[in-house]
Amino acid sequence: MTNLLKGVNLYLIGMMGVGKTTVGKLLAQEIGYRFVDTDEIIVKAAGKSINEIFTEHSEDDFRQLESDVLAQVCAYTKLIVATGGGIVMEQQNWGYLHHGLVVWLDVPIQIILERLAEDNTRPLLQNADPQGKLRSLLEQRQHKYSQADLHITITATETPAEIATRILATIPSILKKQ
Ligand SMILES: Nc1ncnc2c1ncn2[C@@H]1O[C@H](COP(=O)(O)OP(=O)(O)O)[C@@H](O)[C@H]1O
Ligand SMILES: O=C(O)C1=C[C@@H](OP(=O)(O)O)[C@@H](O)[C@H](O)C1
Ligand SMILES: [Mg+2]
Repeated sequence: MTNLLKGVNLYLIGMMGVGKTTVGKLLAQEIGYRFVDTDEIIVKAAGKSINEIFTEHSEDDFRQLESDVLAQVCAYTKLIVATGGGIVMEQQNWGYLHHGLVVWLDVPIQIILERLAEDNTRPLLQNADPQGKLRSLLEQRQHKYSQADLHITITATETPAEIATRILATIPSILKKQ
């Protein structure tokens, strides 16, 4: 697979909680790529959590950092890149994402809500109506996510390892198309 991809990066996109970080680590192990997570790089560079960046600065500042990090990451090859769910909204980010193969992990909102019920690290969901917020974000983002090279629809019972295996099995068919 490493050979087949010829060092091309894989970018994982999709809503928060779909498993970009979790599945990304497995994909990297499987094909001998390095794993990077744009959120993790931002947190290290800023010396602040994502919650702190949103509250002490602003979402706009976070989005600027996110675009800067993506631009830097794109200079490297053989990477699995887990992105933050909102990265797709800035059109110029697509210039970077399309340097590699873009994979959309798509999970029903009800499952995301269950997964993130006890999680307080996603500032956009720290409000009285996380379900409504997820619905409106998905509505704004869906047409952007659908620009991905590969759309992976995930069921409630599929494990991260099964999802990683399915992605790797599907990649040869999209490489042929390109
Ligand atoms: N296929 C899966 N099945 C069950 N739980 C999952 C699965 N993928 C991810 N999770 C869990 O969902 C939560 C969010 O996963 P994460 O990888 O952080 O998503 P993202 O990076 O897309 O926001 C974590 O607690 C993770 O363990
Ligand atoms: O969807 C979003 O706008 C966000 C998703 C988060 O990353 P994950 O998608 O990894 O949860 C993180 O970048 C930030 O909280 C904003
Ligand atoms: Mg993540």
